[in-house]
Amino acid sequence: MGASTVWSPLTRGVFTINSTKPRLKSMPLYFSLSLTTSLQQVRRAAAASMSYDKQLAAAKKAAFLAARLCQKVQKSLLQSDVQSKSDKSPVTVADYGSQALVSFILEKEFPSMPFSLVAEEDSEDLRKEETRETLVRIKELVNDTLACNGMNYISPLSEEDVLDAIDRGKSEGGPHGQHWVLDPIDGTKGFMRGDQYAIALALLDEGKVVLGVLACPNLPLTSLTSHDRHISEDKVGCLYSAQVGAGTYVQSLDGSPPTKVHVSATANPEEASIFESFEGAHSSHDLSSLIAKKMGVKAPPVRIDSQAKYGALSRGDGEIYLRFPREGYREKIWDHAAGYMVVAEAGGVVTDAAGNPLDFSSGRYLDLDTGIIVTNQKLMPALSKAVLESLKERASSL
Ligand SMILES: Nc1ncnc2c1ncn2[C@@H]1O[C@H](COP(=O)(O)OS(=O)(=O)O)[C@@H](OP(=O)(O)O)[C@H]1O
Ligand SMILES: [Mg+2]
Ligand SMILES: [Mg+2]
Ligand SMILES: [Mg+2]
Repeated sequence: MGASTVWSPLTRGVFTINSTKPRLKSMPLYFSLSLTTSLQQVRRAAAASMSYDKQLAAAKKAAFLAARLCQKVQKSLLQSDVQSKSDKSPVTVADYGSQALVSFILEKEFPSMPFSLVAEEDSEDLRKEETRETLVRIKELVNDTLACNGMNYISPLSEEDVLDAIDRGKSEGGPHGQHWVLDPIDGTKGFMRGDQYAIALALLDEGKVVLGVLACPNLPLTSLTSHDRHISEDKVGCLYSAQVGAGTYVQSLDGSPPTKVHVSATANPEEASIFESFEGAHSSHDLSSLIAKKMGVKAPPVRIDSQAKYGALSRGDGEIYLRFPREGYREKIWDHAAGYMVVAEAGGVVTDAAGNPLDFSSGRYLDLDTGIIVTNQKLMPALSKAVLESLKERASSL
C-alpha cells in the first residue's frame, strides 16, 4: 500500500502514513514503533478539546457565498438551468456552482493542509461536449459571486478550475484525519419548486463531526410554527453554525450578530410537532403518522425540504424530525452531518431507529438501522418507544 499524508490536529505537523505505521517526518525511526493506536487516541482526545474556530469561520464564509450563488440562480430559474443526471434526479447549475465555490474557498483558506472533501456532485456529466454551455454558465456564476462579494482580488476561475474544484469532492472520508463534508444544495427538489433548501457543510475529525454550517436561504428568521408569522414573513435567510462543545448559533444571511439557539424544552408529546420530508418518496409519511398517533402528537406534520428541518428543530420551531426511507435506501453522510451538529449542539438528540448514534466515519454512506429520529432529551424515551412499536406493527402487517 502506498504512503499518504495526514495533517495532525495535535501538532499541526505532517505525518506520513505508511499502511499501519505513521511516522513524523524527521522523527527518529526508533520512536515510530507501534504509534498507530496511541496516535489515534491522542488525535481523538485532541479533537475533543481543540478549537475549530478558523475552520468554522471558513465554512461560514464558503456557505454564505454558495447561498448567494444559489439565490441568484433560484431567482432566474429557467428550464435551461435544469439538467438530468444519469440517475434522473434533477440537478441544476446551482448544485455544481455551489460545490465548486465551497471546494475552491476551503482549499484556498488552508493552503498548507491536505484537503479532503466528501461531496455529492462530480463533474462527469459536465465534461461532455453537449454540456459545454452549462459549464460556461457555472464558471460565470462562480466568478460573479466571488467578484460581487468583495473577492475580486481572486483571479477568475477557468472552466478546468471549476471542473477540478467540483472533483475535489471525491474523497471517501473515513475514520482518520480531517474531511469536509458537503451537500452543495440539499433539497434540490425544494430548490426547484422555490421552497426550502440548504447548503450543508460539516467537518469530520477522526471520524467525528466537529462543526456544521447550514445556510438556509428561504427559511424565515422567525419560527415556522409561530402564530405571529405575519409580522416578518418576508424576512428569510438563516445561517446556522455549530462547533463541538460550543453551542449552535443562527444569524441572518443578510448580516446580523449570531444568537444562540436551543431545542424546544417541551416534554409533553401532545404539545409537540413533527417535521418530515416534503417528498413522500424520501420518508414514509404513513409511518410518521402512526408514530405521532402512538405518542399523542396532535399537530399535523410540518413538511419541509432539506436539512432546514434540522435548523428549524434546533431553534425550537418543532420537537421531532422523523426520516424513514424505503428499505434498501442508503443515507449519505452529506445529507445529515451538518444538520446533526446543529441539532446536537443545540441540546437535541439524533439517533437511528434503534437508538444508535449516527456513525459518520465509514465513508460516504451512513450505515444505520431503519431510519433517523431526532428530538430533545425529554421526548426521546417516548419517541423511541413509539418508533419501535410502530416498526413492529408495520412489519407484522406486511
Ligand atoms: N428515495 C429516497 N429516500 C430517501 N432520501 C432520498 C431519496 N432520494 C433522494 N434522497 C435524499 O433526500 C435528500 C432531500 O432531503 P429531504 O428528504 O429532507 O428533502 S425533501 O423534503 O423530500 O425535499 C436528497 O438530497 P439532495 O439530493 O441533496 O436534494 C437526497 O439525498
Ligand atoms: Mg441532500
Ligand atoms: Mg444535494
Ligand atoms: Mg441530490
